[in-house]
Parts: sequence; C-alpha cells; structure tokens
Amino acid sequence: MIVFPNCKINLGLHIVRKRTDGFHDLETVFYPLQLTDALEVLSPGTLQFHSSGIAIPGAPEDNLCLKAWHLLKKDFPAIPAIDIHLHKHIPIGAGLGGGSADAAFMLVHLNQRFQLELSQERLVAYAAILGSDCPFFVINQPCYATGRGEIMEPVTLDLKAWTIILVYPDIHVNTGWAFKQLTPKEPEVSLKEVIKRPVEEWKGLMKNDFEVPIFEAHPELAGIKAKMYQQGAVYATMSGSGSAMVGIFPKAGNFKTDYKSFVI
Ligand SMILES: C[C@@](CO)(OP(=O)(O)O)[C@H](O)COP(=O)(O)OP(=O)(O)OC[C@H]1O[C@@H](n2ccc(N)nc2=O)[C@H](O)[C@@H]1O
Ligand SMILES: Nc1ncnc2c1ncn2[C@@H]1O[C@H](COP(=O)(O)OP(=O)(O)O)[C@@H](O)[C@H]1O
Repeated sequence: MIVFPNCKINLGLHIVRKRTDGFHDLETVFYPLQLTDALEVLSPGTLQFHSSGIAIPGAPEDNLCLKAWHLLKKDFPAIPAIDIHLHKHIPIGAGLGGGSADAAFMLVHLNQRFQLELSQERLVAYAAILGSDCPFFVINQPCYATGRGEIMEPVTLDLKAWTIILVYPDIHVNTGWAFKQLTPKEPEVSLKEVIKRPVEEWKGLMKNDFEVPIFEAHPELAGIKAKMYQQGAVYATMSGSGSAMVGIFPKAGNFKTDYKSFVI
C-alpha cells in the first residue's frame, strides 16, 4: 500500500507567547498543498526503513516514519513489523512540514490497516508527541491553529483559483534557533479574521513573524519575496520557519527564478 504525504504552507504566523515547557504558543493558518512524498508500507515485514529521492539527514532509525510505528506499537503490541520505503520529494527543513506529514500519514495508515479504531482526536494527540506540525496532517484541511499548532479549527479557504509557486533556495533554517530569535507578542488582529478577507488584501494584513530575523540572516529570501511581487504575485510569504518561499499568483502567472521551484 502506498500513500502520498503532502506538504503544508503557513498563511500568516504569529509567535504569541513563550510557554513554561520551552515551546511557544503560536497562531497560524495551515494550508495543505499537493507536493508529496510517496510512502510504501509492506506487512508483515521485518521492521526496516529505506528511502530514495532527497537524502534525509540523520540515522534511518531516527526517521519520523519509524518513530510513528514505535509510538503506536508501545500501546498496540499486536501491530506487526513492517517494511517501509519512503521516496522523499518534499524539500527538508524548508518550513513545509514534510517529515511531520510522513509521520502523520504513517499513524493514520497504521490505524486503518490494523483496525486500531483510534478517533481523530487520539490520532492528533499521538501526532503531537512526534512534532508540533504533525497534528495538522491528521486533519489535512485548511485550519486556523493555536497552541503549538495542535488546537485546530477548519477554515473555509480554497486557493484553487490561483497558481501557487514554491521556491526553495536550499537554505536550511533550524526551527529551534528561529524561535529563539523572536520576542513573542499578542497579535493586534487575529489571523482568524484576516484569513476571511480576499486574497488580494492579504499583502497589507498578514505576516509571518519569522521573516524579520530570518531575512536578516539570509537577505536573498527577502529578494525572492520582492521579486515575486514584481512578477505579479498577489501575496508572497515565507512558509513556517523557512526557507521555502510561497507566491500566490493569478492562474496564468509565472515566476522566473534560478532556484528550485514548484508550480502547484
Ligand atoms: C514553525 C512551524 C510552523 O508551522 O513549522 P516549520 O517551519 O518547522 O515547518 C512549527 O511550529 C514547527 O513545528 P516542528 O517543525 O514540528 O517543530 P518541533 O520539532 O516540534 O520543534 C522544534 C523546536 O522548535 C521550537 N518550537 C517549536 C514549536 C513551537 N510551537 N515552539 C517552539 O519553541 C522548540 O525549540 C523545539 O525544540
Ligand atoms: N521522514 C522524514 N522526512 C524529512 N525529515 C525527517 C524525516 N524524519 C526525520 N526527519 C528530520 O526532520 C527534520 C526536518 O523536518 P521537515 O519536516 O522536513 O522540516 P520542517 O520542520 O522545516 O518542515 C530533519 O532534521 C530530518 O532529519
């Protein structure tokens, strides 16, 4: 059985407060995009993990796909060993949540395949153990999110009338470092309201707090954003803690860049 974990972008991102557990409360709107990995699961197998495509940093045993299996195996000992093959296509450490998507798709797949009968709420709770971005991929529809990202309310938002262009300049931003650069602040206007406005109005209303420190460290990202606007984007932003840049263009739009890019 093969599933296709997709990526996400953040439309607006406010870092609201530092918590006592070392994490930060944030508010964001997660939006799923069809740029995917391919995840094949064979069972019964011999618990192994292989990957192809983009090289994944770290040891295979630390891969989030295996961590998801171990997490459920602890509570459901009858789950058999599986062979996992991941074809990695979503850029890594890009603010696109690819690793989190792989982990969440694995949880959802194991739940269905081995009839664990976990509710969506319990899957979200398991996903939150694996990473802050992970719960979103259990829901996988446009969501206004708070807390660490695990408190989600679906929002009505459809960007199919637009062309979305992702640009990945191959700059790896460490998420922990990015959070440390910010002074948390309550937003003046909640994203929950701003996201209801027409896309053409987002430019003046919606921001990603990470852009200030990360653009300072990597000015070429500010350059990509400016170029997106010059070439007709109605809205341009960095996704999450970067470094993928997102441009929302009219349907016939185009963006010329020397960096790796994806048109969705
Ligand atoms: C910034 C966001 C926005 O969607 O996405 P990415 O840019 O990484 O995709 C997420 O909050 C990232 O989620 P994720 O990438 O899963 O982060 P985690 O592995 O949970 O945490 C990595 C590190 O970031 C910091 N961290 C993360 C999330 C959070 N709400 N507060 C934090 O302070 C912590 O220092 C933590 O050790
Ligand atoms: N299946 C996986 N795919 C990508 N990265 C993974 C995976 N499993 C573990 N990781 C680790 O997660 C980190 C990147 O996570 P990813 O979700 O791609 O980035 P981001 O948090 O920026 O969206 C890397 O340090 C990588 O080693």
